[in-house]
Amino acid sequence: MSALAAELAPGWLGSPWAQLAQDRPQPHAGARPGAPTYLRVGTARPVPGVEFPALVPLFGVGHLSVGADAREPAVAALVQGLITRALCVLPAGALRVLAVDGASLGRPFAPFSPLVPAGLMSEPVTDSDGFHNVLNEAEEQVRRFQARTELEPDVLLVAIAGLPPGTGRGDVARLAALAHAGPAARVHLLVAGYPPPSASARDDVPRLELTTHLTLDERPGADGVPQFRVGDPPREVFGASGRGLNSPVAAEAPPPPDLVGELCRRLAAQVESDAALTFDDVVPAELWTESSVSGLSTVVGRLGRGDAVLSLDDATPHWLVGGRTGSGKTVFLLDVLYGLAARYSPDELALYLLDFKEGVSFTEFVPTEVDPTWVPHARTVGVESDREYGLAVLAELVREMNRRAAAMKQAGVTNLAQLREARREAAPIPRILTVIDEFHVLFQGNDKVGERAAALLEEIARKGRSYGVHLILASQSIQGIDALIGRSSSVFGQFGRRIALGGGGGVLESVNSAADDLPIGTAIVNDAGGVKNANRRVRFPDADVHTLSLLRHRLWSMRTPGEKPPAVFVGYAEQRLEQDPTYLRLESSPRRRRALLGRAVEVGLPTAGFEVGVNPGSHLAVLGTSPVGADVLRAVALSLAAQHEPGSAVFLLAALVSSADSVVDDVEAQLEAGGHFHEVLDIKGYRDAVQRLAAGDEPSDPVYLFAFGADAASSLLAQRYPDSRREGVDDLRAVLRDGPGRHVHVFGWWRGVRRLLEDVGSSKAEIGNVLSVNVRGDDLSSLVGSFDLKYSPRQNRAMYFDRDEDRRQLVVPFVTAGRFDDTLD
Ligand SMILES: Nc1ncnc2c1ncn2[C@@H]1O[C@H](COP(=O)(O)OP(=O)(O)OP(=O)(O)O)[C@@H](O)[C@H]1O
Repeated sequence: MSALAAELAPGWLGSPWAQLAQDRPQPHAGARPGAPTYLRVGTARPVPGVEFPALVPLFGVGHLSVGADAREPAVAALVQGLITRALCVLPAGALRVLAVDGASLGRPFAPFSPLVPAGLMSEPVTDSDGFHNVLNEAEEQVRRFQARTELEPDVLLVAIAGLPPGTGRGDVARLAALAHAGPAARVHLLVAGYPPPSASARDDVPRLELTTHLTLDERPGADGVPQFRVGDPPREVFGASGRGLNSPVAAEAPPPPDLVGELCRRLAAQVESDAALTFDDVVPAELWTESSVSGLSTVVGRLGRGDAVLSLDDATPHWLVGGRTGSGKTVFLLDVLYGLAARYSPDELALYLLDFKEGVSFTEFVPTEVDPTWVPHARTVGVESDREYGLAVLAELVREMNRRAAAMKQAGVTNLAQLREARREAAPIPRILTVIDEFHVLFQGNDKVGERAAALLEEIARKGRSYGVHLILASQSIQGIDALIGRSSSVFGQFGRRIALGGGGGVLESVNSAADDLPIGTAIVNDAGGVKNANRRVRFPDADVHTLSLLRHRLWSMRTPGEKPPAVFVGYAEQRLEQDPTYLRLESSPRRRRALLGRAVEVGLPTAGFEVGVNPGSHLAVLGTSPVGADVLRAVALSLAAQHEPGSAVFLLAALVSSADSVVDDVEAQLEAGGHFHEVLDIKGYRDAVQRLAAGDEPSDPVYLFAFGADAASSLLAQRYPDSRREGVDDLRAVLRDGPGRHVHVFGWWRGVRRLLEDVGSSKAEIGNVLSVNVRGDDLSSLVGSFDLKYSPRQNRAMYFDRDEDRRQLVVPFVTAGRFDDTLD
């Protein structure tokens, strides 16, 4: 019998510990995953003085259960012994242990703890929530196997040292189902304390199929060593009686802790070095082969020895990612995004990318001067975005969900898959993934923008899964996330999947410290809202610029010809009139004329401006000390000039302050070159022009009066004319009132609100358009009244007020080169 046992279970499978302790544990020896494997459970002693190893089959065959739980030392030793033998004989990393211990708080698993960070064993769970997660994970492996998405999985050993309190019938039924279906998918059970002692579960406790059952004798053998009875193994019998092995089996001592410790450390080290990861590992050889009908899935790196596959689907529609700065968050997001972009074509996946921090996160997706390629899935990319831009993107997503909802109703279908089927011939309906890096910035300030952002995010988080709209929110700021989780837990309730990189424990439960000292390149993935027992540790590769760029070129070359690049918003970029698509398309005699001011901070950066026509109020006041004020008047002048045949309008340029001189010269030169009527006025000329325009009959052609530094003429306008009782301001007010009807328009840059009010008095209501470059919201209230004016000036931004439509809009003003820093002057 001993000779047979040595053949069936050589070395670490069957030798006693005393013999093995001489060897250094050598992982990798012996068994093949999937093949039948026999393991020693103790020493059979049929009659005094006769003994041989007692072996039972486990991997490749079935399961093992023991009547008593691991509070019995012999049972604890058995659990430890079997795990140790299994770890030693299967290839390094080919075995993962899911540890459950409702009996002794995980003590039998303690010597194996070095396996946990390497992903080879889960942190032991002790309660029924944790147990459910374990069952979920084991069932998931069976499902993947049955769906043929994973044919050669790693061996999964569900090691239960005792069922947790509260284990109910449903749980036991799930265990029984796993016993039935597990072995084919390499899921094996080692269950101590089965059947469970609790009365409720004991009623018709199902038998575990394919299981060798051991019972612990009440009394030890004559030498005091506890003894087991071993039932018949699956599909085999020990003897004709069918009552199991006809011999008591003396329990083994536990494996020596040093041996176990060393084995586990070696395994962990070997697994991590075997699995050196590069970016190429997360990219499939063939691009764009997947369908996103039921969700998005990509390899982000490794989990133990296997691929770490993460999905955005009905079960985990949105992810919350945390990590301190420098923890590799950007790299992780690049792995995910490029991994997805490589698997799904732009018909299957569209990307909306938003970044609120100073940095380069998403520049890899957009064309630059050096590299004109882009990732064809990217629809909008915001780099160093404004919160208002973020809001606009969220609003756009909600609109898209509404469009999809309407389309579903119209097509009479109830889900995205059916809609895609029904609309096969029409434009594709890709899943939309929105990634917001440093999303907490959206909520800073506790103002209207933050409130609205929270409401929109909540709506997307709640309804997104039904319409194929997914969110990945990333943040480095634990406080930010904390505050939010506190404030709007309903939002984060939708984010069951938490991913924590180093220092990103804010996305996990507060008692879950797994992310506190994670090395770079690793992350905790937790699909149970961050609870302690659901941690999985994955490793992700570094994304080097060269490899990324090769992949981007490949993806770009596969795009549909003529496809537009993504709408890019770069927060710090200056905007030039000369590069504005709307400006470039202006016609010389349009039906309506528009004055262009800048680009609105909205999706697609639409050109901001207003109509210049006979409607009352068709004037503009630009406010603030910044010389950007002059630039904006320049943009208005040149955009209007582009909408006139030469000689069909008169441009009056009042150069009233020296800081605007160079801009006035430039405008003059361009009007000259374009053959437009124009005149440059000094301060007196300005007053005369105002007087003339107020008195004049209807001029045949439009007259545009530009006042560069209008406040400089305030005192002069306040004086009476030498030969009349009227003052200049009376005429200015008359022009504001009656001008538009006669095609006379005033575009003035006042450096302060007070001067403007002195100039225009009650005619302030006649100025329909106001652009504040660097005047605070409070100071504007006397001019624009009812608006919510919590606005403080920002570099490279201006706030436009359209008083007719009672609307305000944040814009990036058109400036001349190099003005960036001047906005706040
Ligand atoms: N898997 C990895 N293996 C090796 N190095 C990595 C890995 N992931 C990231 N790094 C390196 O770590 C550094 C920081 O990464 P990354 O820029 O992604 O951090 P971050 O969390 O986005 O930081 P920040 O928020 O400050 O931008 C980079 O130099 C990157 O190359």
